[in-house]
Amino acid sequence: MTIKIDGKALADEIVQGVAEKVAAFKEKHQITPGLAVVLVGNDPASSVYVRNKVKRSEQAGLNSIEHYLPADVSQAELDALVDTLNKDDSVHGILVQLPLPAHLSDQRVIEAIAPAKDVDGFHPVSAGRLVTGQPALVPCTPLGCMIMLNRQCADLSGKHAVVIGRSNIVGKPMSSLLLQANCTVTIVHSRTKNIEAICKEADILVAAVGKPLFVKPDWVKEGAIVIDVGINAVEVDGKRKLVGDVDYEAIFPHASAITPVPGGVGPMTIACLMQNTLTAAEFQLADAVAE
Ligand SMILES: NC(=O)C1=CN([C@@H]2O[C@H](COP(=O)(O)OP(=O)(O)OC[C@H]3O[C@@H](n4cnc5c(N)ncnc54)[C@H](OP(=O)(O)O)[C@@H]3O)[C@@H](O)[C@H]2O)C=CC1
Ligand SMILES: Nc1nc(=O)c2c([nH]1)NC[C@@H]1CN(c3ccc(C(=O)N[C@@H](CCC(=O)O)C(=O)O)cc3)C=[N+]21
Repeated sequence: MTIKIDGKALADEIVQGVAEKVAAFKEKHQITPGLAVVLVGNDPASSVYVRNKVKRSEQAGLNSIEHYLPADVSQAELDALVDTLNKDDSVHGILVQLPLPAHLSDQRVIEAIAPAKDVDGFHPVSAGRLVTGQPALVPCTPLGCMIMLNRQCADLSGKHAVVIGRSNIVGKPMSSLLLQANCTVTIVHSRTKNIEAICKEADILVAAVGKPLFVKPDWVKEGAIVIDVGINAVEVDGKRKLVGDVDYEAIFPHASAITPVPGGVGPMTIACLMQNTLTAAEFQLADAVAE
């Protein structure tokens, strides 16, 4: 029997756990961890995402601060806001929704965020810490995928994991985490030859491509665990619908466990953002005490 991995239910559980720890943190330090979310422009998909974060922050007992900037904001104005948030002691985590409009630089903003407040884990300092195995703020999506995998599989050691995609946001950090869990990791991308054959070798297949129904049933080994990171909006019978990178219906009978879209990796990403905000607040407090 194939297991449908319920990301929504697991996210509920994680946020509940964060809420308990946040309550203890508040009690002990009289500080409420704060998450600042910056949204440039009014892309409807991003607005949904920001709304979900606000809702989850409330459940977790975190302070959520939203900054909405117009689509034509200058780089200097955005830099100035990030600088203010870096210096604001009530803000423990900063997330600038990406991608930014074309006239702004994603990389410049990522590097402007103080590493201690980098709850996305996208700063080069965070990325470096992750690959070198030091305590780090780990990107939320790969972190959520690992929590699901650990639940599904008692020992990941020696498993062959194939990650489709090599972005700094998903594919690369995902590969680092799988390697740390003693998997044998293969990363495939747009220049890979024989991608189907490589995917078919996978005990664990993680798809982070951004192409609807990219992974076909005959690419999946019987009994593999399939994690679908993709979130693609498509029109079906004139209606907007979210689909992953994996042909879920067709692959379901071949997998031992599989994540749906929606209700899989997406909710786990937000739950991990809550967890990272608490972790960042704890790190910042420990550093302040050490100074
Ligand atoms: N569930 C969640 O919480 C989140 C979901 N997402 C979703 O995950 C997906 C991936 O996101 P992200 O990593 O940011 O996307 P990117 O576009 O940055 O990266 C996509 C990767 O897929 C590879 N790729 C593209 N086409 C092919 C192909 N034909 N064959 C093999 N590989 C290919 C690219 O290869 P190359 O490097 O060679 O170009 C690239 O490495 C998207 O659908 C996004 O919406 C993203 C973040 C969070
Ligand atoms: N700085 C930054 N950090 C990010 O982590 C980041 C980002 N920018 N830009 C966009 C992507 C995408 N992303 C999603 C997270 C959760 C859902 C999510 O909760 N999805 C729900 C459905 C939501 C809906 O109904 O639209 C689900 O899959 O069930 C979706 C997408 C985070 N990203």
